[in-house]
Amino acid sequence: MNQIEVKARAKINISLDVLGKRPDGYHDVRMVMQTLELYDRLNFKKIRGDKVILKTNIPYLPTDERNLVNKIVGYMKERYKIRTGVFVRLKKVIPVAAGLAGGSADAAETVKAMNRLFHLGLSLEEMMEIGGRFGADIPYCMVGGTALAEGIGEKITYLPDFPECHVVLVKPNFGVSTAHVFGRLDAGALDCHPDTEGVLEGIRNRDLAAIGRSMGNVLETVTVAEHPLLADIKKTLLVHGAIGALMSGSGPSVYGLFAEEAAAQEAARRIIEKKMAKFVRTTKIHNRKKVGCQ
Ligand SMILES: C[C@](O)(CO)[C@H](O)COP(=O)(O)OP(=O)(O)OC[C@H]1O[C@@H](n2ccc(N)nc2=O)[C@H](O)[C@@H]1O
Ligand SMILES: Nc1ncnc2c1ncn2[C@@H]1O[C@H](COP(=O)(O)OP(=O)(O)OP(=O)(O)O)[C@@H](O)[C@H]1O
Repeated sequence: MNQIEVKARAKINISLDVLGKRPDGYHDVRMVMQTLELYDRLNFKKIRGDKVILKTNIPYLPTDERNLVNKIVGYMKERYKIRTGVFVRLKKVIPVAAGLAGGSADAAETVKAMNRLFHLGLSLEEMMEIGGRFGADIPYCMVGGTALAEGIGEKITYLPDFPECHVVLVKPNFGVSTAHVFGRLDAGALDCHPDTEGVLEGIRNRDLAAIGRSMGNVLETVTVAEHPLLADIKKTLLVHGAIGALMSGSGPSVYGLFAEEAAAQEAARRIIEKKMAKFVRTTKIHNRKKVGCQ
């Protein structure tokens, strides 16, 4: 096998709680994560020589070691003494710096692709350990589906599948730095907590309305305060029938959950009409494939 093509899926946070700051500057979190059907596409190819070459469709995205894909291929080549060159074509669809873990998803798939391409025989745990060195969201992205993420995000507990629904995803026309948002959170109150238990109960009961009532993201206290447009987008989604609407990660992406596709499309249409964002997509949640029914 000289070539592999993979999909790297976006995630949303259904619940995001920050429990406290750790001595290393990172934060202990408790998050309910969910993958979406929206994905980047990556193609890995063995090439002659010893170089790592990355090409992408986004002109402003770095393709050298600042890109997680390039960085991880380089790291794994060195760690496993791989003397073959690797060419990667990355087709980005997931918006960058959006709170959708686009870079983390690419990174997770890169670790898995290198494992397959070079027959490294790594276990999932070993790959999650490697991913975790490069970002807190990467271990989750390696398993995807519906999961609870704790620690700094690396302790993963699988959850039952999320109920079927439609998602309207809105990425306003600016990016947000995750480090900045966590930094601002420290200066404010850490005593505000979303109802993660309610979300977990809603997932167990496959009750979208209960999930909608309980979903929450403590990082909204920072990002929505800095960008009131996000509150307007959430309101528009809710007015047009969203069962729940929330910011994902540190933002600025906001999403709405809908039971009916027609309502989702109408809400998306309204947001485009109001020129609230250029990136507006209707998509669906994507549950983890069960072994034996790929
Ligand atoms: C906000 C979320 O996207 C929610 O899923 C994640 O917690 C962030 O995950 P990520 O982007 O993979 O984060 P990293 O690249 O590891 O860290 C970026 C920055 O976010 C802050 N950070 C991140 C995760 C965490 N548990 N505590 C933190 O304080 C740190 O300042 C860090 O320098
Ligand atoms: N493959 C990649 N795709 C996107 N961004 C990347 C990639 N590699 C490195 N980056 C850098 O990472 C930064 C964050 O991008 P990313 O799209 O992963 O953010 P995010 O969606 O907010 O992630 P998260 O939700 O995990 O915090 C960008 O500034 C970008 O330059």
